[in-house]
Amino acid sequence: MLENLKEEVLQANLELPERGLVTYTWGNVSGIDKKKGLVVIKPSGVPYEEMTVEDMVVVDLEGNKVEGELNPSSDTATHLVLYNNFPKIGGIVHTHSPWATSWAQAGKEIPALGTTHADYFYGAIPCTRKMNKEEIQGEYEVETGNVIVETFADKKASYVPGIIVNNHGPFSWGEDATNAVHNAVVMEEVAKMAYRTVKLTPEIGAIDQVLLDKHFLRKHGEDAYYGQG
Ligand SMILES: O=C(CO)[C@@H](O)[C@H](O)COP(=O)(O)O
Repeated sequence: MLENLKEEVLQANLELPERGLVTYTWGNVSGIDKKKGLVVIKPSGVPYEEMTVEDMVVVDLEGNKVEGELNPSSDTATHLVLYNNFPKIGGIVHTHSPWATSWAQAGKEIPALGTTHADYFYGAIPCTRKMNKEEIQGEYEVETGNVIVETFADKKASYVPGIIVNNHGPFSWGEDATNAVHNAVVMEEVAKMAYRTVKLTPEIGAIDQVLLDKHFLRKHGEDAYYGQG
């Protein structure tokens, strides 16, 4: 069942260390079969160099394991909150990539400072608020998803296919697992560029709206919307 999706999700997970986005077993990628309402996700704690397609875990949208011998990623509940709230998303990535995670630890959004950013993210990549004690001590991974959804309440989640979770790290998404990894790689690159740009010119302002529009909308069009509803 879902053999093609399992292979795509495996390759997407293997691309994370290839692109320098993860160390050890950090990070995870999932993909969804919307017709079946099933999600394929990386197994928890398995070294990428040992990972095989048979290791992929299948869960339903309530988090029940449907297929697979291993435990699903520890972040599975966060992925499921996003799939349940952003129905157009086809794939999700979570990493601790160092540049994006540095902005997350600082609690600062990644500003849109150039056309590289504008080609993929229609504005700043937001940072969630800090989670409170009850959220942290409660169903932490579910609450992590909830603060992401809360942050996008007034934004279009595909116009900005990613976010950084305060004190934690980046989540990105896309039309499928492969596209989600592409957006994760670009987020890490623009996080690095933004840090250096701000160091060079602390007073730098965001990219002009006309240039942001030109680059994002020529690539994605007005209907690029994975958001809620
Ligand atoms: O965010 C975290 C831990 O803070 C995760 O990224 C883990 O580092 C990876 O966990 P598994 O996917 O292997 O369960």
